Amino acid sequence: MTAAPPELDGRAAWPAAEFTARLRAVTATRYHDRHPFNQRMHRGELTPAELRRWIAARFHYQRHIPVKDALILAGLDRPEERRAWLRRIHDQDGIDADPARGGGIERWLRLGEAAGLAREELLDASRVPPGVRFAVEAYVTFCRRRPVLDAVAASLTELSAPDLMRTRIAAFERHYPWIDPSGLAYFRTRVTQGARDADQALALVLDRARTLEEQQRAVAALEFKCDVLWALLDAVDRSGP
Ligand SMILES: O=C(O)c1cc(C(=O)O)c2c(n1)C(=O)C(=O)c1cc(C(=O)O)[nH]c1-2
Repeated sequence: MTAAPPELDGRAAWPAAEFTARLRAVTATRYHDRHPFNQRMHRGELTPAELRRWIAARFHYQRHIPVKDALILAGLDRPEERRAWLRRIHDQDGIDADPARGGGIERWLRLGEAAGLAREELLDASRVPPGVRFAVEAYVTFCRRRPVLDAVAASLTELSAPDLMRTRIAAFERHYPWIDPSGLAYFRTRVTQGARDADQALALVLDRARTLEEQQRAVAALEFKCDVLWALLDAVDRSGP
């Protein structure tokens, strides 16, 4: 008798609680808050040049988030899911053309200005290290090519983002007073937006990942995303004095 192929061997999907715990375990152990560069940021050890390099690199990530969210949007076939996901693009790009009410991208440009970076320097991407470009490109391409379940699961790093935002705000206020506090508006907004986005994405993943194979793919997608964020910080860490 030949053994049944793995997908037919009757292995049951994990119960929702176990699946959720496995997803949370990925960010608990592999999220970029543990990266040495991030740890140095929190301890107040970054030079102004390093902090500016990080801001420029992260702007490159940030400006691609609405692009990958548009790719996810195209894969969602239910109106209520599209409506909810569309809000992410509004959050980043702003809901109208009024710069005073700009979205996350505008707030990130203001963070750059508060840290002494001209917005042109962020917009022309001249300060972005090659490794950062590769990491961001990898994330966008993943969301373009993979099933929508994988792309949504990859966004679940945001399960850990609100805690990181709180720590980061405190660290900036304490250790980097040369950055005007008004520049921290981006992070303040993300505490609530990130929590809402993570809840919404988790519900979607729990709903769509019905088989063990789908659940394992979701966990792998989240691991991949942690690698993207880690590689991004590696590149920032190693790309200059
Ligand atoms: O500053 C951060 O550490 C951080 C991390 C992440 C993340 O976990 O990918 C996001 C953000 N910020 C963020 O601001 C953001 O809008 C965002 C969207 C996404 C995503 O994958 O959909 N991640 C993140």
